[in-house]
Amino acid sequence: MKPEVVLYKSLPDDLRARLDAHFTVTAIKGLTPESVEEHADLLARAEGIIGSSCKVDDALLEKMPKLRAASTISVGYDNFDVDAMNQRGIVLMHTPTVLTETVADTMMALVLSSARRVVEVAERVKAGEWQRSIGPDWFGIDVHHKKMGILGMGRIGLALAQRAHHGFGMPILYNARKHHEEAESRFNAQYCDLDTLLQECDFLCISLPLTEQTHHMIGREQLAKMKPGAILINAGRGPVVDEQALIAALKDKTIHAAGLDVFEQEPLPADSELLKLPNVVALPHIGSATHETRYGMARDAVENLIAALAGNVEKNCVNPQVLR
Ligand SMILES: NC(=O)C1=CN([C@@H]2O[C@H](COP(=O)(O)OP(=O)(O)OC[C@H]3O[C@@H](n4cnc5c(N)ncnc54)[C@H](OP(=O)(O)O)[C@@H]3O)[C@@H](O)[C@H]2O)C=CC1
Ligand SMILES: O=CC(=O)O
Repeated sequence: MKPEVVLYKSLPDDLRARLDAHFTVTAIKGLTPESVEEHADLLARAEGIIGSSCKVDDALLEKMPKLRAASTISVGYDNFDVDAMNQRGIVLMHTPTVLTETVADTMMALVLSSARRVVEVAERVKAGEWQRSIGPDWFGIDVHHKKMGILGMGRIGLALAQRAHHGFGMPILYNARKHHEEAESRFNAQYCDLDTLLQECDFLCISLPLTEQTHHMIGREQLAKMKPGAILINAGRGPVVDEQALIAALKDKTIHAAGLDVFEQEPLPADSELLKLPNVVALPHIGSATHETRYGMARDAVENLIAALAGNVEKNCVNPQVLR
């Protein structure tokens, strides 16, 4: 008998077929309280789950006594209660690496579009406002050779540093929990504490995971330390930045602008103050959203689940120690 697996996100046909070849798969519409109640028997039998963007907490795990592996189609795993999974001996697989370059591209797009006001002026052109040669009220600020500050020098931070250093001649400052030799030797990146990063950089680019330590790591106090001309880019997780403090800082020009791919609440409510500010570029969490990369993530997540349920957690496992 093949192990039962619950799929809570749609997959391309070929990847679904690969999953079906190994498991008895049932697709459900997300892990909402309603779907969890509706599929209680199925969840009680499932040995694996695969999907993304749903909370997997202790209360859900309680309903899944046979669960051995969860595979998320994402690199971030803040939706999962990893401690509860560890206690229950459940492995968590994720999809690092495959999306790194695409997310760094998105961050560079946010840097460029917020500094050069690309979205705002393109909208003015569409609205028929370009009727004579433009003046300073349409100008942006330079990106090249400005100081790039990277908060979180992991896979994505490193790929962003490469673009900024080699493509735009930007000096790189960074903060992480530890020094990163590769960033320092390849891109001459300088490690600094958070206060120095805030005070020195022209762009503060956040590529941090959401954890208890990073929640609201950037708030009113930190924003006040930034240069008035600085631009904040967040493609890590929304709650790393205190959104109300950010709105206030953008309104009173404590900082110049923001480029955001992630928000405290997603989808961003249509009445969010952020959407009323001309100095904000807001994207709908598209960091990894290209056809190629989203396919690669889904493919890796399927392979991760097949490997994990066969007891192989050498690659892409958040908590391999549970099987040791
Ligand atoms: N917008 C989007 O669509 C996407 C968003 N993401 C987000 O980006 C995050 C990063 O991804 P990735 O680069 O692959 O992850 P990595 O684990 O490779 O990098 C994370 C970095 O954050 C640093 N960090 C973690 N906690 C702290 C802390 N308390 N203080 C300072 N630095 C800290 C780590 O420091 P150290 O190196 O010292 O351990 C590391 O440098 C994901 O977790 C996800 O939330 C990812 C993909 C797409
Ligand atoms: O936000 C996306 C991810 O992969 O994490």
